[in-house]
Amino acid sequence: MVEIAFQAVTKDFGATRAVESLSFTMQDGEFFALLGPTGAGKTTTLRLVAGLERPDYGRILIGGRDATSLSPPQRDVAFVFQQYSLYPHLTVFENLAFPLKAPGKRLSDKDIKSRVEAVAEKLRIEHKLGNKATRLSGGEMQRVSIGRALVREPACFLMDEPLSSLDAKLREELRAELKHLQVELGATILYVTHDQVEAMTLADRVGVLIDGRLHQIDAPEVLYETPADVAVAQQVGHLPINLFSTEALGLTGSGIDRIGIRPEHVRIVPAAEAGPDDTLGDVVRTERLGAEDVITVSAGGTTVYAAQPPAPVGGVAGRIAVRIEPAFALAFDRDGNRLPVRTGDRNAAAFVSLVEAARDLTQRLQTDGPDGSETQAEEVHSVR
Ligand SMILES: Nc1ncnc2c1ncn2[C@@H]1O[C@H](COP(=O)(O)OP(=O)(O)OP(=O)(O)O)[C@@H](O)[C@H]1O
Repeated sequence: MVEIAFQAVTKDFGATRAVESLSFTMQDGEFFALLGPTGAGKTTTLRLVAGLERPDYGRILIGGRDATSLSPPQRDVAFVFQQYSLYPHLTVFENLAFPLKAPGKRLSDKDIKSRVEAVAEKLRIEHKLGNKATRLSGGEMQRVSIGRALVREPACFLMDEPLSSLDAKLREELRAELKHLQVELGATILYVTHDQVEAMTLADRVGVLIDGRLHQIDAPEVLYETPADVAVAQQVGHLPINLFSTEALGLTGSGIDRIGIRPEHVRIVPAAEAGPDDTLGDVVRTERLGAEDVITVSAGGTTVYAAQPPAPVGGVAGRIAVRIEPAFALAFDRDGNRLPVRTGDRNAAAFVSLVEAARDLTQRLQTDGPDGSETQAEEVHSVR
């Protein structure tokens, strides 16, 4: 396995800039996920590493060697696609053996057999080796696709949303197996996904790619707790973050343009137990997502999302109080960049102003605006 380095890589398709000045290094043995919305440039980045696209500017180094002008076979990387690309007329064994029979591989039949069997065992498809590829379930087909990459023992794996065509349960199962395999093999994997759960659970580090630009590269927990900007805050987290505009609330002077509060940092308490900093509101909807309830609340003319452990009977409903935990609030400036305010950094003036802004926010939510109209907080949610 090897290290892969991007040095100021830019790729245009006509007038479209697919990726812009990408610079990052994947360590040997690292699971690196590129997370981003559709059209962000994720597949283009993979294709650039594979040699299926050439950059307009910049260089790509594979194992310290400039690979920018190497052909795909010279790069020794293996691609796993979203749609399993198996040969339907061949058996599972033949599909797995296929990459080993390429000219230049020169492996004996015995070596091919032992490699195929070892990979099939790792992927738990050894009992399917004699089956035709078409007579497999979706999960098994994707296992064979991954197996075809594994048998080659490449320098690095490139995976383009390999689990997205599977149903939720299978996806979860194969996700855990893939992580286990990667650790066992010490494989270097560049993994592309728009699914933040996949990125956050699989990767050692995640690069958030939006509109062709890398906004942040960090370990999953760092991305979650200290996103570089609003766009990253919106990409990570399994529920959309609450974003409130301070200007709309008339909270000027703090330098904070928006306050971000994750739904799990908003608590719902019975209206009768409302404290002085709490906001009264009405439950619009409760969704049970297995381990938690997501509660949509209308409070003071805006919508607030809260997540909490499921209520024992039925859902939360009616008049309630919203309690925002200011210590977990994120502050963003006019350009959307997160202000360097750390939770727990209690002496910093910026933290104090953040807490005050968040407190003011909750108070404002309780009252009408200065002109008698209801206060409007900016809503930047994509409601599920
Ligand atoms: N061959 C091409 N010709 C023209 N434009 C292209 C080509 N390939 C990609 N693009 C454009 O480049 C941008 C990035 O595309 P890319 O496929 O890399 O995004 P993505 O993040 O992988 O998206 P998705 O998640 O939808 O697959 C898009 O605007 C896309 O339309």
